[in-house]
Amino acid sequence: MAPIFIKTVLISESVDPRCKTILEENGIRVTEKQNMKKDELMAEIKDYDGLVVRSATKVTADIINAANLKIIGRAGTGVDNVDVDAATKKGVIVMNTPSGNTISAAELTCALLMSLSRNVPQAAMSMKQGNWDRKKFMGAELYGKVLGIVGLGRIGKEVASRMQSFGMRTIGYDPITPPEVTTSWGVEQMSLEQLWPQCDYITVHTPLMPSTVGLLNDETFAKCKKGVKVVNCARGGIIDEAALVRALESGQCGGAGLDEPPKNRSLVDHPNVISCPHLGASTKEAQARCGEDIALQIVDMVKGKKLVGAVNAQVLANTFSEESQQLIKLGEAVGAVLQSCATSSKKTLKHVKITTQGDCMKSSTGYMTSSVLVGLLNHESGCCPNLINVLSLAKESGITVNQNHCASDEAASGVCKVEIVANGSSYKASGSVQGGVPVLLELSDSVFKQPVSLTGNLLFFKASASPQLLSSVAGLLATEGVEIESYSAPAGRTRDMWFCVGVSSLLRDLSALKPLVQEASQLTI
Ligand SMILES: NC(=O)C1=CN([C@@H]2O[C@H](COP(=O)(O)OP(=O)(O)OC[C@H]3O[C@@H](n4cnc5c(N)ncnc54)[C@H](O)[C@@H]3O)[C@@H](O)[C@H]2O)C=CC1
Ligand SMILES: O=C(O)C(=O)COP(=O)(O)O
Repeated sequence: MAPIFIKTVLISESVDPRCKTILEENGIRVTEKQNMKKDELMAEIKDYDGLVVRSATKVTADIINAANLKIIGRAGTGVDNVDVDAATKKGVIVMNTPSGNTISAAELTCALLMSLSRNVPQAAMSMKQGNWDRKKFMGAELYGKVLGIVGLGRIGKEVASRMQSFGMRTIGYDPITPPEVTTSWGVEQMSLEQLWPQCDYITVHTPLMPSTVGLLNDETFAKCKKGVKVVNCARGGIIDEAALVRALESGQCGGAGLDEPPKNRSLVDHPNVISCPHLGASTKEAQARCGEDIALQIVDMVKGKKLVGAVNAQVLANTFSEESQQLIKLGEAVGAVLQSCATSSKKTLKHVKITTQGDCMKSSTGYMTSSVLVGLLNHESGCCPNLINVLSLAKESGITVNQNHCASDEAASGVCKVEIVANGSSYKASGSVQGGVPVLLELSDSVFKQPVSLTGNLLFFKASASPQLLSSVAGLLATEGVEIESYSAPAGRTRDMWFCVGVSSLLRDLSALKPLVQEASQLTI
């Protein structure tokens, strides 16, 4: 992966001290500042490459856009407090530590299920008030009861195995985890329609997203057994609060355990509700893991070792080898050459087609597409493309992108072919990596006799081959104080061929070449 430089990190919440220590041991300056208001954070964030948060910091689009962050690290699981779309658009990596607090969140869920079955918090409170009320707190065994688990990911799985040890039957639903996988952990999957009426207890373990908002609502509560008890240690909103109040009042819901502060205060005050101030991950062990994990993941990424936990940068996953870095440079350089050819005549890019060839390019198609687009869009005003945001930037600019891979082993080292259409004109280029160096093999049907090394100052021009061409161009460049350092001519002698010269510096004004050539472009790679 191309190096990502992180020199400064702001930790805006209470994160385990190991996080700061690990980052500092690896040469990153760390500032810890908690409880900042939005305005304070917006002012402060400007100075940092990285931000580490838990769930309290709302990393909104305006905070992201006020900063020059390269990474937002979430020492925890849910990233719903981060505007991931805005971060992606800005090319900022969002990273979480998805398994650091799994056990703690699962244990709290089990604690709430047990508390709901035996009224432990209410009974303890009553004792503190000097009462001895055994009748009021009559409970029910968990043994033999049915637990419905909605969301069978990491936490759902851990809850299942723990509650099975109490003799509960565990059923569940998850649109992604396959039923045969959950069967192997003793969870029978079924549709939600089948699940609701069977459950004595329901616990939700999904992320908060449009499809999970209000999963439990008036309609679904009505499908449940009367007196069903529900637990939400995921996010507020998955159980619709107003519907929960109504279900508690009617007795349709027999009790709720909530680990998110309800917006509706009457839920906190309700005698059958046990609410916690978001304690799922608040254990020494979970915090130690999450703090350490996020720091180590950032350090590994900065050192170009591996990328773990990135939620919006899958494209970077295969970019850690020396070979992939060379291919990324190739893609960016080919894109930049085409961009300079097309924009020399002020053309607007409309279509891009990228074809990778050869077995060694097979796993690189994703990042090759993005790196070509980075090269193509790099000079667009107001646009800072990188591998993370470039696809969305291209989409926003109305550019259609096609990518495909063709297994042909015509070129053992792999070839990247790119065709762009700008204002109806088409430009094509193909390149490959030779001896560790990105080279251009072909530009719009001109196949270079010697591949053009894609580095330094390059001047491309389209002209008809003639014995005087090079000397005339050299003479003109010399009058501008520019020396020719290399020369690549196309094979064949048809009209309108592309030539390339490596030059000591770029021409101040390309139009100086006008008398000699039909088109010209120049760039520094
Ligand atoms: N209370 C706390 O302190 C903590 C809360 N959490 C919350 O718990 C959530 C789950 O965490 P993990 O289990 O680690 O995540 P996970 O990603 O391992 O599992 C989530 C599961 O939900 C499933 N899912 C998605 N949409 C669904 C739908 N419409 N219906 C049913 N299932 C659906 C996914 O397929 C996935 O298997 C997190 O998103 C976070 O919000 C996580 C850690 C601590
Ligand atoms: O990891 C999660 O998703 C959590 O909800 C934990 O949040 P916290 O780190 O305790 O603010």
